[in-house]
Amino acid sequence: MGAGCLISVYMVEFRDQILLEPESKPTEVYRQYQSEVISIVPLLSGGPSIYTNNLDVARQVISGAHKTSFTKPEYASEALLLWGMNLIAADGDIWRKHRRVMGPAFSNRLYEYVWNESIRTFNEMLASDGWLDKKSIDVPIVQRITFKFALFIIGKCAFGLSFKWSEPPTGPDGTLSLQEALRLTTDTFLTMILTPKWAFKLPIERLRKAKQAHDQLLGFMQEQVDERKKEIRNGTSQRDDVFTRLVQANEDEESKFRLGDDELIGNVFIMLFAGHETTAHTLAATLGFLAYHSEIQEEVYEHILFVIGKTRDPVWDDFNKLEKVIAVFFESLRLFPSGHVMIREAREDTVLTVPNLGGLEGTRGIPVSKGTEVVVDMIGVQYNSRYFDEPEKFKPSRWYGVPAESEMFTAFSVGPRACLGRKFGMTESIAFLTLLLRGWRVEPLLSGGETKEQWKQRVLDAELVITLGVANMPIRFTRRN
Ligand code: HEM
Repeated sequence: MGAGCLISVYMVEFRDQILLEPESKPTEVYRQYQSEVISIVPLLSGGPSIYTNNLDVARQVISGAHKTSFTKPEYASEALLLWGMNLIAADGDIWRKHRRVMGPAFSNRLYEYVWNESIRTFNEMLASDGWLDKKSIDVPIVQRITFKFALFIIGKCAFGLSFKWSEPPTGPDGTLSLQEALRLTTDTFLTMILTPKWAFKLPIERLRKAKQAHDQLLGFMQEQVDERKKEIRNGTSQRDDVFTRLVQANEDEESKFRLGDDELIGNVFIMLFAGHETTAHTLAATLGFLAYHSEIQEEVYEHILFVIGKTRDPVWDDFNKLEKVIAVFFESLRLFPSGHVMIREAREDTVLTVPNLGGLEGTRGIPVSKGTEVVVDMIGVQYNSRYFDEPEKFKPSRWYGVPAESEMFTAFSVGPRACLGRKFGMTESIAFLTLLLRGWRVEPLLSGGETKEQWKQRVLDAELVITLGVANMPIRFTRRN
């Protein structure tokens, strides 16, 4: 294995080119140059970055292992420190300390709680939004439902907040409800990170509101840490949310491994960033694919009836049996991997082992100098024909019989730094989809004289915000029987 050369591609803006041009296939650039590792050199400014759609290369850079030569770039981590150090921003020993406390919180007991809250929230949504007495409901932007649902579940099951689907955004005295504070905090996430501190003093309504929501929620969380500690120490804690479990796990640690209150809060807040948009986008994409592929939707419907029948609410024990619901969720996430890039930086001069050019068997080493950015292109990985036959096709059957936690499914990343919230996100999604698909047929909501094909092109197109998702998705829900 000798040191090899690296294909360099000169582009004005690489990510725009692969993601946003409707005609470009996600992995075209790798196919064109017959290489799964490419150096992208921006024409206008900045240094080269190495992009890869190969999982073996990905494993070398994202593992987070003790002796790894790669780390999260400082600029990316710093942006995530708004509420305190946390698992996503941390690296090395600090990451291990955070994972030690965070890991035990994500247990089966939590998932059962997430499952039950998802069922409760779904039923509350039907009752509050007037679905119960309608035969058909047109929803011009289905993301309005999926984002609210995902926010509710994070709010309830991660933060331990209790709120109602129909609650008004502000109280009589003008204070924000916790639900509204959480929504605003999520919506203004980037604003809070990118705006300099002094700008919040300016008379700009959007900034004032963002700050108000952030401060109100932070104040609430600080009170809650003390309350939870007291309950745990007195043995009176009855709560099941992640926040309580974190405080509990932290109390159980020897003092040298304990996290500070700000770190506990930082970890709860980071779940908003990591778990809200990602899950909501994937649910919207799943509904879009099922609306278009009505025959697959019918197959999944029959499967749901087979597993839980027509009347009873699904229980947590049903989760693993609902394998076709899991399969459509997996396949939609594969085609729209909402965590679409994982960025790392070489902390020293090193060598990456990469596949040979032109699809030839074997590997070669390429030198990577200190400071070089390496980007695991998750869209490229998920559309790589090395891993999937007909990668551009929506084919949920490729996942039939694959267990929910299998490493064969890689869109939650792989290795020790893979998504900690994978089962959390899947639990709420499978509960939501199971109830929705059992009760309602999902159809494209066509506009004017639009055909189903035109609808597909209009809405199943990628849109990139922080995470990757489909465009605003118009859906008609028609009651079954
Ligand atoms: C469809 C939904 C989701 C997708 C596609 C997703 C994807 C990912 C990916 C790709 C990573 C690795 C990022 C990197 O290494 O740079 C990650 C990490 C993480 N995710 Fe998720 N995620 C989802 C839902 C969630 C949820 C619901 C939560 C929390 C409740 C969550 C919490 C986390 C955390 C804490 C990490 C950092 C793990 C570590 O570094 O040790 N995620 N996620």
